[in-house]
Order: sequence, then C-alpha cells, then structure tokens
Amino acid sequence: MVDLTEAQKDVLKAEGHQLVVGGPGSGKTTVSILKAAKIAREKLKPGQRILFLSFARATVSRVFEAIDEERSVTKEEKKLIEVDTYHSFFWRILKAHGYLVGFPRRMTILTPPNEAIALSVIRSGFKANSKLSPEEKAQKAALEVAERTRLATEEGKVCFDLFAERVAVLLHGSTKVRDLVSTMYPFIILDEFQDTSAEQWRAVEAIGRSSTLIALADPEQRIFDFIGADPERLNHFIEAFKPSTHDLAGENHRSKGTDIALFGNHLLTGKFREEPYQGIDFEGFASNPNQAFASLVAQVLNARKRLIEAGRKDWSLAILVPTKRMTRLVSDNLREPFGNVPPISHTAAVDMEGPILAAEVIAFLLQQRSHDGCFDEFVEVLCSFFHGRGGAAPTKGDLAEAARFRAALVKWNDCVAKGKAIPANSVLQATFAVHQAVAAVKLTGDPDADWMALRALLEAGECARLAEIAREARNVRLLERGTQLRQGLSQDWRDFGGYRNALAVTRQAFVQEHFATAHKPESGVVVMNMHKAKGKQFDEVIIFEGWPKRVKGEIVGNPDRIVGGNYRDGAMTQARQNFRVSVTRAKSRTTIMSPKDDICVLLIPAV
Ligand SMILES: Nc1ncnc2c1ncn2[C@@H]1O[C@H](COP(=O)(O)OP(=O)(O)OP(=O)(O)O)[C@@H](O)[C@H]1O
Repeated sequence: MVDLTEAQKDVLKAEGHQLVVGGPGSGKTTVSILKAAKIAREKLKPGQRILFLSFARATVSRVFEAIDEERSVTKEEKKLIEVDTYHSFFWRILKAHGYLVGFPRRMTILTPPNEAIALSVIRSGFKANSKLSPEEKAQKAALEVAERTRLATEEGKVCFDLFAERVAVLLHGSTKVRDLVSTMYPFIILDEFQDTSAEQWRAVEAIGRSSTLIALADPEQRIFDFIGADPERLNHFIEAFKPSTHDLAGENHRSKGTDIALFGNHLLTGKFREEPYQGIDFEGFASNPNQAFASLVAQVLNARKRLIEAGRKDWSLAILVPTKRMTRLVSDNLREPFGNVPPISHTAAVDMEGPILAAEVIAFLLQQRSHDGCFDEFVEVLCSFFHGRGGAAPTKGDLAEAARFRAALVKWNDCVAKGKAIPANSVLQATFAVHQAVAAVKLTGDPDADWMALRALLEAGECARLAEIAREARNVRLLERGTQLRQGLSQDWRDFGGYRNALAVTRQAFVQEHFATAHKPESGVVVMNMHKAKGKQFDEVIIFEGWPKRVKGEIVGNPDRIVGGNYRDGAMTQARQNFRVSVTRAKSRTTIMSPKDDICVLLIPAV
C-alpha cells in the first residue's frame, strides 16, 4: 500500500459529503478508491453498493486499473464498488422510470451516428459554428433540442444529450425514484467534478439529498467549458452540501522525481524558470509536412525504444494532437512512414460516426434481401452514411451527395416504371452493379469471412462511394473487438439460414459497446485528440501540433495549432488548462513538438 499523505488520510477519516481537490496526479482517484473500500467495510448494508461516476469509458477503465493496483482493497470490497459512466447510469434510470417524464414505455437509444443523421438537415442549414453569431447559435441549439425532444417523446428514440436533463427532472420530481437510487447507492463518488454540466449537476444534486456525495475535482483541469462545464460548479456543490474540503494540492505522485507537474503549473501562468525541467523535452521542427512528420516519427521511435528498453510490459506512449484532422494525419503517417521505416503499430482515436455507419452499410448488405424496393432501401442506407458521417458538423458536400443519390433514384424508378432504359450516365449504375454482385455472393455462415468478402467486393467495385465506405469500415474492429457482434450474427444465421437481422444486430452491438466498461486502458502507441486524454495516464507523452503555411514569408494559414491560429489573445485560460492537462498525463517524460519558426504562443514566457 502507498504511504498516504496527511491530506489523503483526512479524506478517509471524514464523514458526510466531501470535496477532494488537487492537481494532476495528486492522488484523488487513489484515495477515493481506498475510501470506497472503507465504506464497503464499515457502512454498506447487504445489497448496497458504492457508485463511482465518471465521464467516459476510457476514464472508467483507468479507474478499474487503479482499483486493481490497490492491493489493500479486498476482492469482496472491489465487488461492492461499481464504476459507471454518467450516460449508462442515467440510461438505467430512464429505462425504468422515463415514462414519468413523458417518454414512451418502449425506448431505444439513438446512437451518436444516428443522431447525426437525424439532425444533419437542421445543422446543414447553418454556417460552421465558429462563424455563427450568438443569436444564430442559440437558434440552432433550440432547433436541435426541439428535434431531439420530438424524436424521444414521439418515436421513443432517445439520444445521450437528453439523458441528464430528463433524469434531473425525474429525480427532483419524484422522492420515490430518488429513494430507490439512494437505497441502492448510499454513497456516490463523482469523478472530474469540475467538468459536470448544468444538467448533470442538477441530477446529482437531487441524489445528494439522500445519498452521500464525494466529489473529486481539479478546477484547473476544467476542459469542457464548451459543453457546459462552469467555473462556479465547485461553489454550487459547497453551497448545496457544505462538504468537508480536502486539498491534496501540491502532491504529485504520477510523475514523481520529474518536473512535469511543475511545468504544468508554470504553463498556467506563462512564467517559466531558467533551469530545464526534468522530464520535459522540447523539439522544434521545420514547417513543412515532410520534415514535420519525419521529426515526429523520429521522436516516436526514440520514445518507443526507451520504453521497451526499460523492460516495462504494457508500456504506453500517447501522441496528443490538437484536432481530429491531425489525429488522422498522424495515424496515416505512422501507418506509412517515409523511406524504409516500417509501419509503426498504433491505435488512433478517430471519430466513430463514419466507420460505424459504414459498418451499417455492410450489415445491410449481409441481409441479402431481394424484395421489391430493396435497392431503394440500400440507397437510403447509403444516403444515411453521408448525412451522419460528419457527426456534429456535416459537410455541405456530403449532404449534396446524398441529395444527388436520392434524385438519381427517383429518375431510376421512373424509368423502371415506364419500361425505359436507365441512362447510362446515372450515378447509380455502378452502385446497382455492386448491389447485384453482393446479392450473388454465396454467404457461408461464418460472420468474419462473410463480412470481409462483402467489404472486399465494395472496395473492388466500380462505385467510388462504396469503395470509400469499405475503407471507412476498416476503422471499426468490430469482429475482433468482441464476441457480441459475431455471436449475434451467428445466431441469426442459425435461426434463419441467413443474416436476416444483421443491421439490427450491428446497431445493438454498438450500443452495447458504448456501455461496456470492462475495457483495458490503452497501451502501446496511441494517437488521440488532446481533449480525449483527460483523466488518463501514460508512461510517455508526445504533444504534436500543426505548423504555419507561408507564401513569400507571410503566414497564409496556420491550422491544427494548440491555440487557434497560434494567436496571442488575452489570458488564454482555457487553452492553458487544456495544454496543462495534456502535459501532465505522462509519468516519466513529455516531449512537446512545435514548429521552430512559429513556436506555440503558450510556451513563450509572459512578460
Ligand atoms: N500517497 C501516495 N504515494 C505514492 N503514490 C501515490 C499516492 N497517491 C497516489 N499515488 C499514485 O500516483 C498516481 C496518480 O494518482 P491518481 O491517479 O490517484 O491521481 P489523480 O489526482 O486522480 O490524477 P488526475 O487528476 O491527473 O487524473 C497513481 O499511479 C497512484 O498510484
């Protein structure tokens, strides 16, 4: 067992609601787990459990890892600690009691890709978010809320965004439901409390009337302002519950023996010291793609070598980048580095809307239906892919593509009805040919082989859109991932001698996947957006940003920077906090890579 600090010991001793604050790696998660074990020993009645609520599945797996590391916690105690995401906890409440707040009794989850499809028409009526006036933003948000509400109340399709708000209404309105929750969970630990949104806060505020709340927070790791986190949140908690407050502030256990945490603190103020920071490396690179990626690959290879030589098993190296676009670019470059450097095996956290919808296209085809109107349905699935693949930001190009396919289908059906030949230049000719080829495939009942056979057909076929979909589908490791989908498809085959419900089975598998909590934390080389690194820890971190494009010495574009455009603008508090969160994810070393001729403005000392 670790030697707890005095402040950590106080957390274990105190009774009632608690607020535990402290910087990165100060031991908040660790002490909360020990506290949970103590509660399990001393306070729980049979059937009761302690709930540990977190934001994302990835953080949940970190917490599981931390629980496993805590050797002083017994197996029985571990069983009584239930780690869950807000989403999944709220969904459980809604499924049981949602009808009390206007939802139909039968509800399904509208997954993010399908939500993106449903909202794409509204969203595409507006310019990019950054170009909207506050009024336009409000108007867009109101339209989205109205449509989400309609989908939920009229069609029983509930998207994640509605969970917290409805649960808050439910818990404030019904003492009975609240008591049910508190009887089951008399103690609730709230992870990353500084990032709770107004709705999430309203929901836990209600539960706090009958359960004891233990909030863990680092106000300076607040990174979710854009979706409703509020600097005042800790004060809301203090006012409502008068908790005992425990400050683990100065401690840094994650990167002991280094100056990583210190550097993180200095980033907040922009006041750096002269002496180098142990564990922080800076690498400048030249502002062009070849040299930038070559420098990155060199750093990745060095870091990987260090970690392997250190003899750790399960080592982890994170490459953190500012944008989604950069995540893809880095991943592409690692897959095919320059010269004779072999591919660098890694996982990349790319947005899943496109890949999931691409998988749905394949699933639809696995059904091999042949009824009238089957081709129409296929075109509709294809159009859904274009509507949804951009997630919250559908592109005009994708929506135009969907419109073009739909218009071509009307023409197509018109020709068929009139017995006329279909125009040879119809965009659907190639699509139809692939559809026919798929219908002729003899499926075997082995889901892996069949899935791959269809994907290969799409990839090799004449239709460029379907080939693109097949490539997107490669990003979902659906069949490797677990047995849920494979079992579902096999069962389907056994029941019907074909994959009659493949699309429904696939959608269900993704919902399950979203709620699954037993994943291992990432290991090996991982590439992800800086935002996604919150709450995680890695052995080494490389932070890599974009570079300016110059024409005749003048900067004409500066994409993918840690600070948009790399402009200095006021206090830049939010950007500083984000940067600090990324820097402090490392246990032993953080390498910061920024263009030599336009260094990240946050690294330039404040005067
Ligand atoms: N008192 C202690 N002595 C030594 N090591 C500790 C102590 N407390 C925690 N640790 C270790 O320090 C690391 C970071 O701790 P933990 O994850 O609990 O921090 P945290 O405050 O939750 O971090 P963050 O907010 O950055 O996610 C862990 O590997 C943990 O085992």
